[in-house]
Amino acid sequence: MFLEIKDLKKSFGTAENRTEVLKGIDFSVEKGQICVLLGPSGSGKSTLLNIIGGIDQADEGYVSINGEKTADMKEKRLTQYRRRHLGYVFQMYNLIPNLSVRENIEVGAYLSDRPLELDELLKTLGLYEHRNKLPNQLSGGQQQRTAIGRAIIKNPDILLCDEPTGALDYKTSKEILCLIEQINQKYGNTVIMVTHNDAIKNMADRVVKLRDGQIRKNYVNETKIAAADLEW
Ligand SMILES: Nc1ncnc2c1ncn2[C@@H]1O[C@H](COP(=O)(O)OP(=O)(O)OP(=O)(O)O)[C@@H](O)[C@H]1O
Repeated sequence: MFLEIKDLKKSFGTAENRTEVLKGIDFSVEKGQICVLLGPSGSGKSTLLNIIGGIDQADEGYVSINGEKTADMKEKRLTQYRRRHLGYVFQMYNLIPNLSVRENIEVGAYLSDRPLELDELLKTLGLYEHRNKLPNQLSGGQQQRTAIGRAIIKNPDILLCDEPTGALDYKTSKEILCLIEQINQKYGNTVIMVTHNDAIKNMADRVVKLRDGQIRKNYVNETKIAAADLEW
């Protein structure tokens, strides 16, 4: 299995303020699949994503990528892992305001020794004609496309998306989901997408539902549909 998460536990705080946020999470994702992670606010989705992303550490259990446990990686190897193998897309786009679309995406390319070709990616993203604009000259959807470009240009094995459509309207959300699907099909990156939106599970290969730090559902979606056909 490409990405394996085994008996993952995580608490925050100490003594009487201690909260167990992840209470033993187990699931796996195959290479090139889209996994949608659902759950109510506070169920532990972002904490789980941060541990997969090597930003935070589990108290118990492990995350393993291609048979290598992230907890066993030394600091240098972990930095390499984050840089080469992971792309991160957030709800807020976090673009650099005084850099153009092209330059914001190029920032991601410097982190890789096998970046994608920039002009071709700009065209895939539908941003080629906007490439010289600054973020404040773009719509929310265009800003999120730029953020996806920055994450994807290094051609990461895994694209982690934390509420990528959280700040967008219906039509733009669907465009962004279509783009994530297109990128997954074109470049073969495994996608882990956290969302509150239950409808998005229908475009996933695997669906994982969390509640109170535990897995409530974990199944292969046999009736996957195209992002363009999602409705909510
Ligand atoms: N660094 C931290 N220190 C203390 N508590 C934290 C920390 N990070 C998260 N928590 C707590 O862990 C719980 C789960 O948070 P998390 O952000 O993982 O949930 P979530 O499912 O992503 O929620 P949301 O959908 O609202 O983003 C929450 O109760 C939160 O307050």
